[in-house]
Amino acid sequence: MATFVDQVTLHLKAGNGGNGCVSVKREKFKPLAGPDGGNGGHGGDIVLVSDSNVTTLLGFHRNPHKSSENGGPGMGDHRAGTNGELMELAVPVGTVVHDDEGTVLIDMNIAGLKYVVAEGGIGGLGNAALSSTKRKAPGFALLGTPGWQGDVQLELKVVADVALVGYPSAGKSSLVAAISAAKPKIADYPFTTLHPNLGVVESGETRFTVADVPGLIEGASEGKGLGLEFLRHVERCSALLHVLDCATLEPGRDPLTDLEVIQGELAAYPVPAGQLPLLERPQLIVLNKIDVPEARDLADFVRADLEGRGYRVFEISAVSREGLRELSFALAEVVEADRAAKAQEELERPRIVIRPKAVNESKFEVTVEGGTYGNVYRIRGVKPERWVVQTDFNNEEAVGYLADRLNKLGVEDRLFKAGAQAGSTVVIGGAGGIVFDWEPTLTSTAELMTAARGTDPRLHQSSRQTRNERREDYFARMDAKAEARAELMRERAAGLWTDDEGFEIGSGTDEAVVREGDGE
Ligand SMILES: Nc1nc2c(ncn2[C@@H]2O[C@H](COP(=O)(O)OP(=O)(O)OP(=O)(O)O)[C@@H](O)[C@H]2O)c(=O)[nH]1
Ligand SMILES: [Mg+2]
Repeated sequence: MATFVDQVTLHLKAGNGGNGCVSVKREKFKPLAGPDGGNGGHGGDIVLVSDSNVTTLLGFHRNPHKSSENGGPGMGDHRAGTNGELMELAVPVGTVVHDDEGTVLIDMNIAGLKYVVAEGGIGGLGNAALSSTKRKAPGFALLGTPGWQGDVQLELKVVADVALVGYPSAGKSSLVAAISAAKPKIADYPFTTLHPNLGVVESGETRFTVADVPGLIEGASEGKGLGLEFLRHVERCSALLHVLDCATLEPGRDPLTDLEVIQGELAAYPVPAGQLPLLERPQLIVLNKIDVPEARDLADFVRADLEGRGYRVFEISAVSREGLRELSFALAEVVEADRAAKAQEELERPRIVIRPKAVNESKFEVTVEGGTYGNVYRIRGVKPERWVVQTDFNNEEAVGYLADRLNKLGVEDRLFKAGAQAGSTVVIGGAGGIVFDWEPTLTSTAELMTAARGTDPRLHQSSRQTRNERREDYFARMDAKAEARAELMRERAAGLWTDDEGFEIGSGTDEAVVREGDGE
C-alpha cells in the first residue's frame, strides 16, 4: 500500500520555558527595595490542525523536523519573558497520529480539529512571584521546563479527492497513469491492482488526487474480491468516477449493467457515521476505450441513456488520451465545489481543540527498588518531576524551596511510609532522574518518628501498650479509685475526713472517673 498510505515520522521539539529571573529592585535611597525578577515565558506548543485544503503529508517528508519557539527569560523590574510562538502544522483531514510505540493519539477525522501534539515548556517563576510573607526576598527563581521532545507518526489513509470505481480491467489504473504522474501497474487480467494507487492531477489552478483501487465485482460488499478492502480507503473522497469498459467481450456485460452492479455494491457499503453515503456524493461517468471502434459505437449508443439519468458523461481513451483534458477539467470543477462547501462548513463549525489527556497531576508513586547499597526509593509523578527540573541545584535556597514543595505534596510522608529513613537513597523521576540522600525536613511527620540511623522505629513498638494492656490498666486504676473512695467514706463517717481543697467528696466523684475513661 506503498503509495496510498502516506506515512511520515515527525521529530518534534516544543519550545522550552524561559527561566525566571532573580533580581532586587534598587532605588536611590533604598538599595534593597524588594524582589522584582520577572517570570520566564512559556515555550510554544506544536499543534496539529486538520485542514481540508491540505491533501498530502508530502511537505513533512521533506521537512520532518519541527521545533517551536522557546519562551524568553524573565527580567528585572517585573518584566516577564515573551511566550514562545505556537506552531501550527496543517495536516490533511484523515490523518491518524501515533506515538512512537504505535498507540493512536488521535484520528483527525474532521476538519478544524486542533491537537496539541508537543507541549511547550513552562516558564519559571521569577523571585518576585516566589516571595511570600515567610520568604520576603527569595534569592532564587525557578528554571523553565523543557518543551516536549520526541517522535510521532502521521499516517494518512485517504487523501483521494476522486475515487475511480469500476470492474476489473475497465482501465482505472490506465486512466490514473494517463492523467497523473503516477505509474501504477497495468495488465489485462482481473485484480491487477492489489493495492490502491494514488495520482496527483493538476488541472489549471487545481491540484487534486485520484485513487485507483482494485476493481469491484458483483458481491464485493459481501467480501468478494478485493473491492471491500478498497472501499474503506475511499470513504472520504469527494466524488466518484465510474470507469465503464466499452470494449469488454465478456458475456452479460455492457456499460449500463456494469454501472448498476457497481452502484449496487456501493449502496451496500456502510460508511462511518457523520459521512455521506457513497452514492450521495457527486458521480461522474467515463466510457473508456473508445480508441477501439466498436467501443466508440457502444459509447455513443449508451451516452444519451446515462445523461438522461442525470450523469455527466465523458467518452475517453486512456490509451490514445482522447477526452482526457475535458475530463480533468470537469473533475477539478467538482473537487473545487466540494472544497468550497467544506471550507464553508468549517467556518461555521467551531474549532475543536484537543489536548493530550490530562494526567492527574497531583498523583505520585513511591516504589522501592533493591540496590547494591540498600533500597532505593523512587518517586514518579508529574509534579515532583517537574519541580526537580525547575530547580537550580547550585542554589541552596532553591533546593530548600523544592524540599518544601515536595513536603507539602506529601512526598515525605509517603517516603516514610514506604520505609525510607534519614540517609536513604531517593530518586525523583525515571532513568536520568535526580538522586539524593534523604534528609526529612522538620515539619514532616517522618521527622517526629524518625529514629537513629539503622533502626526502624516501627519495629520497636514494645513501649506502646496493646489494647488489652490498656484495659487492664484502666480496671486497675478503677479498683484503686474505688478503694480510695471507700476508704475516704469510711474516714468521713468516722469524722476523720478533711479535704485540703475544700471539695465535698460524694457520688459526684464517679463522674470524674467516667470522664477519664472517655479518653481510652
Ligand atoms: N484499447 C484500450 N485499452 C485500454 C484502455 N485503458 C486500459 N486498457 C487496457 O485494459 C487493460 C486493463 O487496464 P487496467 O488499467 O489495468 O485496468 P484496471 O481497471 O486498473 O484493472 P484492475 O486493477 O484489475 O481493476 C490493460 O490491458 C490496458 O492496456 C483504453 O483506453 N483503450
Ligand atoms: Mg488497476
